Amino acid sequence: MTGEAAGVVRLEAVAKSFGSVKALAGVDFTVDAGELIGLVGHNGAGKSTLMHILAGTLAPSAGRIVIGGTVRPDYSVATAQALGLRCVFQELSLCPNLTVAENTRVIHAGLTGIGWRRRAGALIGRKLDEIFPGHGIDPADVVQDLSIGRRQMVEVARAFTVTDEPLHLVILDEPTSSLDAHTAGQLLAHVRRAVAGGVSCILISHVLGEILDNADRVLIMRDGAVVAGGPAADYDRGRLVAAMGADHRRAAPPAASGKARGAAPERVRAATPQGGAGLLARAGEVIGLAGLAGHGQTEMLLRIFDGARRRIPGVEVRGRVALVAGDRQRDGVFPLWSIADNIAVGSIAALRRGLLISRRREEALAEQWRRAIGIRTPDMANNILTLSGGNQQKALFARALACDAPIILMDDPMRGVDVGTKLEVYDLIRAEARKGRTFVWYTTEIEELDHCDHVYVFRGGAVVADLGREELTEEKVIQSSFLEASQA
Ligand SMILES: Nc1ncnc2c1ncn2[C@@H]1O[C@H](COP(=O)(O)OP(=O)(O)OP(=O)(O)O)[C@@H](O)[C@H]1O
Repeated sequence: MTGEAAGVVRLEAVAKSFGSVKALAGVDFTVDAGELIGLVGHNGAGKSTLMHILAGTLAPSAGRIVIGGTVRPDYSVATAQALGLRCVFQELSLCPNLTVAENTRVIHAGLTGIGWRRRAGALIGRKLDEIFPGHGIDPADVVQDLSIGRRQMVEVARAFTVTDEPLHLVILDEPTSSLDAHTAGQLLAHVRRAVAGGVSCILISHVLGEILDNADRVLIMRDGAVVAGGPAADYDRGRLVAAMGADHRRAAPPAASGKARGAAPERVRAATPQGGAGLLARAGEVIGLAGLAGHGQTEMLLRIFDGARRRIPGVEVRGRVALVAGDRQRDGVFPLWSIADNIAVGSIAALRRGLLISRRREEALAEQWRRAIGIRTPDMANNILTLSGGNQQKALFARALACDAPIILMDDPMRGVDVGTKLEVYDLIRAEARKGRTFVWYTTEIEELDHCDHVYVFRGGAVVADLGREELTEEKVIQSSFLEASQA
C-alpha cells in the first residue's frame, strides 16, 4: 500500500438495516489524506452506524468499503486496525476493570514481553501529556475509577498512540461531549495538529461551532443518507441546521426577570462538603452549575439527591428529586429493559392500579413522551439499546420529567442530543419551571447557562462565583473557573 493511497477511504452505497430500521440507506463518501471532515446530523441520522462500519464493528448489509484504492470485502476490526483506522466511540469502549495502561495494550498487540505494562503506560502517558497537559491521569489508574470526562480523554489519547501499525484516519464520535470548554479546546487543537501532519479525521459533533471552526469539509446526514456537504467555509450554523432538517430557530434564552431572588419558597439549600458556601434553589428556578469538569458539580448533585432521602449535615431538600444521570452507560439506562420501561420506572406510583402496574397507562405515558421530545423508534417496546445515543439520552430526560418530583437534578444531560431537540428540551425546562418545578443543571456547554436564572461556578469542590442572570457572561464563568478558590 502506498502512503498516498493508504490515507484514502471510500464508502460506496453502504447500507445497514436493523430489522425494519434502515439506519443507512446507501451512503457514498470519500475521505482524503490530511483532511478534517465534520459530520453532523440529527439524533438517529446514522452517524454512529457509519462509524461502526468503518471501525469494522458492524458489517454493512450492502455496499463496498474501499481503502487505499482496494475493495475490502473481508473488512473487520483487525483490518481497520492494520490499515491505520482508529475510532473514539461515543459509548466509550474502554474495559472498566483494566488500568489505563492495560487498555492501551488492548489495541497494540505488539506491546508484549517483559515490561509491556511499563511501556504501555509510558506510551499513553506521553500522549495524554501531549494532548491534555495537566490531565491528572495516572496510567496505573483503573478506568472505572475515572470520571466520564477523564475516560473520554484516555479514549481519545489512546486512539492517537502509534506503535508498529500506521495511523491514517481517526474517527471521533462526539469526543468533547463530556469535556469542559478548556479540555475540549486542547483536544481540537491536537486534532488540527494531527491533520496538518497528514492524518485524516472525521469529527462527529452536535456542537456546530466545533465543526465550523475546525473542519475542512462538512457532511450532513439525514435519515440514513448524506444529504449535503462541501467546504466548511461555505457553511454557517443556520445552513447546517437547515440541511439537517432541524428547527432553524435559535434558542431564545428567557429574558432576565429583573426580580430579586427571594420571592418563591426554598427547595434546596446545600453547602459544599467542606462546609463552604453552597447553593440555593427556589421553586420555579433553573439553577446552573458551571466550571471545569470534575470540580465538584456532580458531587453536589449527588449530595442533594442523597439529602432528599436521609439527613446530611448542611443539606436541606424540600420535596422529592429526580436525577438525569450524565453517565448514561453506567448510571442511566437499564440495558435489559424496553424504552417504555426505562421511561416509566420513575413513575411507578402513578402507574399502579391496585398492586399491579397498568401496562396501558405505561404505554400511554411512553407514547406521550415519544411525541413530546421526538424519540426516534418504530416501537417503544424495543430494547433501549436499539436507540441511538442521543435518543437514549432523550429517554432519560423523559423519565425524569414524567415523574412528579418537583426538583430535577441534571448531570450534563444534553450529551449527544442534537440541536433541534436541545431547543425543544430548553423550552420544556422553561415551561416546567414556570409551573413551579426547580431544576439544578450541571452543564459543560457554556451556552446552556443562558437558560439558567442563576449560576454557581465550581472550582476545587467549592463554589467560587455566584452569578445572577443579569451579571452572567461567558467571560466571567471562564475567569472564575480558573481562579483559585481562595482568591475568589
Ligand atoms: N443495534 C441496533 N438495533 C436496532 N436499531 C439500531 C441499532 N443501532 C442503531 N439503530 C438505529 O439506527 C438508527 C441510526 O442510529 P445511529 O446510532 O447511527 O444514529 P446517530 O446519527 O449516531 O445518532 P446520535 O446523534 O443520537 O448518536 C437509529 O434509528 C437507531 O435507533
